[in-house]
Amino acid sequence: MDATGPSLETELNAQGCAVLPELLSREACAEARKWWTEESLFRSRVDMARHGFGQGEYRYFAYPLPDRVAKLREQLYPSLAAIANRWAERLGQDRRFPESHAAFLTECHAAGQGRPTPLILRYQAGDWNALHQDVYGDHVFPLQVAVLLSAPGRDFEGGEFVLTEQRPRMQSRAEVVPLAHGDAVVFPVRERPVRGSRGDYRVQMRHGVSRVRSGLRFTLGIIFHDAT
Ligand SMILES: O=C(O)CCC(=O)C(=O)O
Ligand SMILES: [Fe+2]
Repeated sequence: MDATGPSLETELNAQGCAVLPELLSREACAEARKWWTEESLFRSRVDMARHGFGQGEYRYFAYPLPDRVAKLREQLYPSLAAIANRWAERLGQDRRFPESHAAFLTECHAAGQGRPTPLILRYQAGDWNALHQDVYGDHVFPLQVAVLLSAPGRDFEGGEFVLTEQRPRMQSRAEVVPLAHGDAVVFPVRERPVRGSRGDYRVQMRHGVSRVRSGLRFTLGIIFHDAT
């Protein structure tokens, strides 16, 4: 968990994202992939094509979350909250995020956002994830994490994690984030500050996954705000 220490903010690249190498071991990834078929772990399933979200399926965990997921959410949160608070300050927002994830969840739940958002996504050959933002209510924690549970080149081909950035009055820019088995990507949910000649301005971010050309690709998504 060292990669999430105080240096994380300096590791965010020009697109506001960072890779946490091998956040989960091979064994932990294998265990997480097996969750997919344990129906009692999930509160809902989404057929992405039916909603125009791309093609593939994802499943939101129910509370109580599997221990590993709950711990990841709790342990990743504090260093991300420090970044989130600096971003809010730079964007001139009054919002400040508490130090612990439990305290942030209390705020979400009091505002009617009580449904858990961590999820597992599964992509088969031909599947993809349209560019989107994971916003589920007024309370939005500005950073999220996705862990690649499958091995690129062995379990699947294609299926690259893509981030796009929309600067005011400019065309969108895309970045592909290369991930190895067990790596996690930390990325902005909706917007982030960028330094310009006249101070900070706001850029809109979206993320998605390019078409999986063959095989099977699983990801674990850790979103820190809960849903209405
Ligand atoms: O499958 C991926 O890499 C992206 C998953 C995603 O959209 C998310 O975790 O919010
Ligand atoms: Fe997402």
